[in-house]
Amino acid sequence: MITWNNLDTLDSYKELSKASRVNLAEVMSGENGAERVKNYSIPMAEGFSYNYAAKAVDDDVLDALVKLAKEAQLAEKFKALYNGEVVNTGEKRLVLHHMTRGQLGDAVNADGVDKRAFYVEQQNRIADFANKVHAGEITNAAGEKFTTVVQIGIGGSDLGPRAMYLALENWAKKNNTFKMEAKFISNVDPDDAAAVLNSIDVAHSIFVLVSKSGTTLETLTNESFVKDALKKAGLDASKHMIAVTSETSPLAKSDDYLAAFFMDDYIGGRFSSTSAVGGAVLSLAFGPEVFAQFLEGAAAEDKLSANEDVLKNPEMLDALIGVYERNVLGYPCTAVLPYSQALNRFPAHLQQLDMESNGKSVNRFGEPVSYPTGPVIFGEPGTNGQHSFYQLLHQGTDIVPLQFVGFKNNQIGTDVVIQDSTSQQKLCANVAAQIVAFACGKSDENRNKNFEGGRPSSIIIGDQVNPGSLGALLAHFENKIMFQGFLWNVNSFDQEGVQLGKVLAKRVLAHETDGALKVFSDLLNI
Ligand SMILES: O=P(O)(O)OC[C@H]1O[C@](O)(CO)[C@@H](O)[C@@H]1O
Repeated sequence: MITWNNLDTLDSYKELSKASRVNLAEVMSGENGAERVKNYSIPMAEGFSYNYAAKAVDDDVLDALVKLAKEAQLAEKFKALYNGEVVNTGEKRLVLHHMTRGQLGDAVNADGVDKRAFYVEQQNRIADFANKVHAGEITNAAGEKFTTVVQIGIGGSDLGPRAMYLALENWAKKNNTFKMEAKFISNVDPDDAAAVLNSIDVAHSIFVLVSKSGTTLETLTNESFVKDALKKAGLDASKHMIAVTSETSPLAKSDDYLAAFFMDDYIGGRFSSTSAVGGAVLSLAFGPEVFAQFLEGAAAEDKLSANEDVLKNPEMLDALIGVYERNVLGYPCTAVLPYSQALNRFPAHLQQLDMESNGKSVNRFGEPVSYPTGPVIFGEPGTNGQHSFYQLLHQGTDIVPLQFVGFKNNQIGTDVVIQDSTSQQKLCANVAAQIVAFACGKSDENRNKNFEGGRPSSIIIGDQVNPGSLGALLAHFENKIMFQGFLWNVNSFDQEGVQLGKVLAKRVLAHETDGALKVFSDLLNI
């Protein structure tokens, strides 16, 4: 029997709050630190490991976290979710994104269909379509091959697929699976669409309109913007566009598209990278086999997330440590710092994934909670971030927990030895150095040069960013965020907080404004 209780009502949470604080600088120094790095590590899928040696936890804190996981029924709640319970209470929906990449539990029937079969069917339809485009069986009106794919979408219909595309672009080129260049139009700023359109040959481009709801202002505006450009180029837009949407959306049955592929209401936009939303652009860009490998990596990590043993479940432990940092230690932010240029836009995707999911002030029953929930998430790839905001991370007045991601190998393989080390070695040396610098600090009589240390971090270490590892990494963060939502007792799968601004913007455009809204409208010349 599952019970959904607020975090602060749980006995194990009260016990956790009383656990003695760990002196991170002390425990990470010398031989003790070396032992921690060896022991505080959990294997993940695709050759990754999650290392939490530099987090401010010890065996007592970990014991308390294990008890918290049990009392909060994290494993049972995940099981209920993947077995098709209505976990998205706000919208009264199932939450099935795991099913786009595997079947973790029971078959789930909804809307009269087996949902796993539905997602696989969409993947197969996309694969077939992509193969025909690559083979020149689906072409433009002149019978010429499409060379570029342009995704039009915003939020979850943009950030995840864009981050995944960028992560695999160089890998695919190196591994001869690069089929088509992809571009993305998201912002309603006309300069976004115009710049993309100026950079491509529209006659050889296929546009993927992605909108789960089929009603998003920015996306529909950009669709019209693109159609206008196609018309001006003398092209039939319906021969250049496909749609990815839910079967119930206004786009689903339109003749405006060459083909339509479907997700459904049980896949949240920000959790849709492994559905048709990511599937269409990634299969067109890299081929369906690459997309399938990406799904396999995610499915393998999902399996680990289902493990009841917290110390063998990287996502559950990561979530628990995050809640300890947020609610007991009182840290307001978390930075995600991938030491990989391929993961350039991964933090941007995680910003939506995490903050749109857990940025809530009421629990899943709509009652206010009296404790902090989701932290502010931000990040940049290393080493670039080091030369930007790391000053605050090292010496600022707030402690910001850090999530590093590092890889032993790069993607392209070109590297040069300069002053006895390769660039890849320099990259990896920096991430190792940062972890220890943050944790241990360095005392200096000059206070300006003093580093307190005690700044916690974890690192996920992998071999290389490739389709499988990228899938596993994505699933890690999706599942961590889900477990944190369970702990905070919030509904991580709705996003009512984005509605008010949309309603007011519509009023501005309809000139139905007064007060401050009217003055701002005038100032902005609307
Ligand atoms: O895919 P859609 O329905 O166009 O929505 C796009 C995005 O807009 C949001 O609803 C936020 O406004 C996100 O949750 C979603 O990912």
